Amino acid sequence: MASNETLGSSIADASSPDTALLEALVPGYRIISHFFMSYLKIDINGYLQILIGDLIISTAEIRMEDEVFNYMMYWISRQSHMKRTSRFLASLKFKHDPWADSDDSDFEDELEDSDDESWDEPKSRNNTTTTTTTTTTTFDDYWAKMMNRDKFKSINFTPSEGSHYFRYRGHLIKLRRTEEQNRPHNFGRNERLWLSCLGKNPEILRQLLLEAQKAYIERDGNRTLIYRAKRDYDRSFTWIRCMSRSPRPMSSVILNRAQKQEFVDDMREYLHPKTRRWYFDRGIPYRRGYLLHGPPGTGKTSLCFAAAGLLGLKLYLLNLKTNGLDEESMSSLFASLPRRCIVLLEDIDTAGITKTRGKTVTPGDNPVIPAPNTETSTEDDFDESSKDSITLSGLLNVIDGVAASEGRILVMTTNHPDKLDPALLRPGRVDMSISFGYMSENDIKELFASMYRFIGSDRPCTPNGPRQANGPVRGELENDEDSTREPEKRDVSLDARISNLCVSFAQAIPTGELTAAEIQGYLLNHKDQPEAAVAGVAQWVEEMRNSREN
Ligand SMILES: Nc1ncnc2c1ncn2[C@@H]1O[C@H](COP(=O)(O)OP(=O)(O)OP(=O)(O)O)[C@@H](O)[C@H]1O
Repeated sequence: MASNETLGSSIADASSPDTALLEALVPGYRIISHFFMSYLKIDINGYLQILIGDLIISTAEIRMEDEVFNYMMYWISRQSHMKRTSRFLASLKFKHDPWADSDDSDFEDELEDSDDESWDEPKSRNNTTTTTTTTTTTFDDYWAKMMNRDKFKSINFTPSEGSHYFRYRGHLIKLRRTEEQNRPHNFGRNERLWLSCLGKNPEILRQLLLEAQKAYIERDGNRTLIYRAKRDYDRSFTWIRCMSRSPRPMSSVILNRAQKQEFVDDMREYLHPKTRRWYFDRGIPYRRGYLLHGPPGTGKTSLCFAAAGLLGLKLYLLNLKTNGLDEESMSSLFASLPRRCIVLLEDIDTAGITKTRGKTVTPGDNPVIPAPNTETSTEDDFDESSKDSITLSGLLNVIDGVAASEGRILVMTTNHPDKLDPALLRPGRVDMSISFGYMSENDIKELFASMYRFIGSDRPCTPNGPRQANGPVRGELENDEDSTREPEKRDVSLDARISNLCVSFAQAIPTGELTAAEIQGYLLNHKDQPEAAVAGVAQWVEEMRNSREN
C-alpha cells in the first residue's frame, strides 16, 4: 500500500516507552523528554509508560499457534516497506512456515515454466534450438536451470525480534515480534506478534488484520489445504497446516459412478443449511461419518482428497498411532476443528482400537498394537505407550463427545473392515460405507483414458470417445480441469486413438485382480506411449501373477 511506510526499528522490550507513538501524539515529544532528562533529571518516559500502556494504546496479541499469525506474517512479508526495515530476519523459505511460499507453489511455478517450452529429446547433449514462437529445450537445459534455481532459494526478509514502527492508512502502528526462549530446539520456534496503535479504539488494527486475512486466503485460491496434528513440547497437540495442493479432480478417482455420486451428494446434503437446522431442531448431534474400506491402493485416500477439493473443505489428517496421542489430546484436537471440514482418520484398524471396547490395553491383548520389543524396551516404555494409545472406547468418546466439533465430516479408512468393532460402525458414527476393490474392465478403461488424456497436444479424452459438445454441468462430478476446456479445440483423433487402445488394454488385464495403484504403476512406465503400454501389458500381467504366486 502506497501510504504505508516503515518508520524505524528498535530492540527495546515491552517495558520501554513507545517514543515513536508518543511523538506521533505529541509532536516534539523527543525534545521535551530530552529536556526533562538533561536539565531536571526527570525521566518522564517512566511515568508516561503507565499512561501509554493502560490508557492511550490499543494492542492486539497474535500467537503463533493461531492461524492469524500466518495471516500477519504473510502480509508483512508482502509489504515492500517492511522489507526495508533496518533490523530484519533473513530466512530461507521453510516448508513449515505456511505464510511463506511453499515448495508446492515452487513446484507449480516449475510446471508453468515447463508448459511454456516445447520439448525435444536431445540428439546430442546440449542441443538447443530457438524457433520463432517457442523454445525447444532439452532435459539437460531444463535440469541445469532447475538446479540453479534450487541453489538460489528465495530469502524471506521479515522484521526481526523487537519493535518496528510503520504507517498503515495514515495511522502509526507498532509491531513487536517476540520469541519464546528456552524452548527445546526440535519443537521449533514459538513466536508472538503484538500490534499497537494510539487511542483506545483498535479499529485500525482490526482493519489491518482483516486485510492480512484477505490477502492470505486469496493466495490459497481454490487449493486444498491440508492440516495435520503436531505435538508441542508441553505434550499438547495442535493442528498445523502442512501443505496446500491443487484440488484433485473427482473424475480422476476411478470408482463406480453411482457410488461416487452418492458419496458427493450425501456430503452436499449434509452441508446444506436446511440439514443443519433439521439436526438442531431434533436435538441430533450434527455430524456425519464415512467408512472407506478396501485393499491398499484402491483409491480411498484419493476419494477423500477429491471430495475436499470439490467442496472446498480443509482436510485434517490424523493418524491414531501418533506418538503421545491420547484420548484427552484427541478430544482437544477435535474441539479445535473448524465448523466445516473433513477429518481423515487413516488405517483405523491399525490403531489399536479393534474390538477392544472398554478394555485397558495390555501386552498381547490386541495384536494390532505394536508389541514392545522385549529385548530393547523396559516396562516403563510399555507403560508409556499404553498410556498414550487410543482405545476403542476412547475413540468413541471423542467422536461422540460434546467437545467434538459439530459440522465436521469424519472419514475413516481401513483395509480390514472385518476387524472393526460394530460399535464404531453404528449409524451416527459411520453413516455411509464405500467399498473399494480391484479393477473391473470399465475401471481399467477409465484409468487408461485418464492417464493418456493429455499427451502430445494435451487434449482431454474419455473412455467413451469425445465428450459431448456442451460439456458437463458445473457441480457435477466432472469438476476437473478438462470440463473448462473449449470443446472445439479438442483433438478428436487422439480421443479416438485412446478409446481404441483402452479397449485392448482392458481386455488384456484380468478383472478383479489388480488395484488401481498397481495398474497406474505400470502405466507410469509408458507415460507418453499408450501403444507401448498396450503392447507390453500381457507380459506385465504374467509377471504380476508369477510374483504373487512366489
Ligand atoms: N480408484 C482409483 N482411482 C484413481 N487412482 C487411484 C485409485 N486407487 C488408487 N489410485 C492411485 O494409487 C495411489 C494410491 O491411492 P490411494 O492412496 O488413494 O489408495 P488407498 O486405497 O488410500 O491406499 P491405502 O489403503 O494403502 O491407504 C495414488 O497415486 C492414486 O492416484
